[in-house]
Amino acid sequence: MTKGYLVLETGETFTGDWIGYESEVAGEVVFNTSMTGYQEMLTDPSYAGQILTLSYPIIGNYGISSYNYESNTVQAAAVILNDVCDEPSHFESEMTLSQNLKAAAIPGLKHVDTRSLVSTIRKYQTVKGRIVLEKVFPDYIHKFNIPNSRTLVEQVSVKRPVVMGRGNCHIVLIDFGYKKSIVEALIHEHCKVTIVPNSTSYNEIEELYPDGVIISNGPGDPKDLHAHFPLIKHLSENYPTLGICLGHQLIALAFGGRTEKMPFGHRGANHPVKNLVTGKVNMTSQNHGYVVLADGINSEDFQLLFKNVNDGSVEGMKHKKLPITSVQFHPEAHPGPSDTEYIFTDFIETARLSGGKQVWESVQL
Ligand SMILES: NC(=O)CC[C@H](N)C(=O)O
Repeated sequence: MTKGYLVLETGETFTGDWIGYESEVAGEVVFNTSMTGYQEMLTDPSYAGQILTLSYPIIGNYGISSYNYESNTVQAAAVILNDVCDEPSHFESEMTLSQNLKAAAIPGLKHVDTRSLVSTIRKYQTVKGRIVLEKVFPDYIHKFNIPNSRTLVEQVSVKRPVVMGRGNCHIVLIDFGYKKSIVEALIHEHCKVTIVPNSTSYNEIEELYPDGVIISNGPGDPKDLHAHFPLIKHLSENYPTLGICLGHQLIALAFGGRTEKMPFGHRGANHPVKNLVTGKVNMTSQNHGYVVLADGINSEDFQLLFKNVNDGSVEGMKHKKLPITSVQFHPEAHPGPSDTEYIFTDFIETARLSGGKQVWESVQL
C-alpha cells in the first residue's frame, strides 16, 4: 500500500494509505459527520475545492450506485477516511468507493486517525491542507494556492440551459453548482425545471416565463460572487424566489446583508433547526462554511424564519412583503432527513398561485 500524508498549514501531519488517483492536491480540510450518504457528499458541487473528511469510521459499505450521484462526478478535491470497505454489499452497487475515486481522478487517504483530525480542525477552526505522497516536505508545503470561488462556481455550473421534467409549474434554477436532488424534488412535485447558467441575464430569464426562481447551492465564499447580486435582487423582487444554502447567502448579500466564515461549518445530517413561525424543530441536512449574520439582515425587508438550535445561527429568512424564502440547510436532503421537504411544496404552491411575474404583479395591485 502506498503511504500518503495530509499536511496541514498548522504544522500537523496525518499519515494514511493512498486510495483513488495518485495526485497531490491542496484545499480547505472540512469534515462531515453523516453516517451514510458518502456518495451524495462527494458528488455535491458545494464541496468543490475542499478536502472532505468523513468522520464516520467505516465508509463504502454499500458501494456506489448510479442513483446516488448529486452531479456527474466526484466534486470534492480529495477525501480523508478511516476505514474503507472494498467489498460493498447492496443490490444497486456498481463499483467500490475506491474504484469510483480512481475513475473520477480524485485522490484520497484511508486509515487516517479521523477522530484526531476532526479535533484538530475544530481546534484551529479553519484549516487548509495538502495531501502528498512523499514524507520529505519541501519549504512550500504550508503555502496553498486554492482556487477562488468564482473559478469553483465556473467549474461546476452548467454552460447552457438544461430543461428537465414536465408539469404545470415552471421553475428556473439559477445554477451556482446545483445538486440533482433539488431538481428531483421539483420534478416530484410536477414541475418543469430549466437550469440556467448563473451568467444568464434578467431578460433571458424573463423570456422563459418562470413561475418561480430558485438560487442554487454552490461552492466557495458568497461574497466573491458580488457580480451576481444585482441579478439576484432583481429576480427576487419580481418572481417567487427560493434560495438554498449558497442561494440563501447570496439573497441576504444582494439585499444588503452580511455573511462571515464559520469556525468549522455545519456539515452533517442531524442539524436541528427551529422554525420561528411554527416553533417546530426539524432535523436537517447541512453543508456550509459561511453563514448569514442575524444583525446584518435588513429587518425592514426580512424576518428570520429559521434558527440553528445548537449555535443560534441564522438558518433561513423570509421577506416581509414579497414571496422570497431562503434556507441555509438542504430541504432536498440527500444525504439526510427529509423533514423540511415542505419548503419545496410551499414554494411551488406560491409559484403556481402567482403564475409568475405577470400574475404576481396583478395580485400585488
Ligand atoms: N452547500 C452550499 O451551498 C454551501 C454554500 C457556501 N459555499 C458555504 O460553504 O457556506
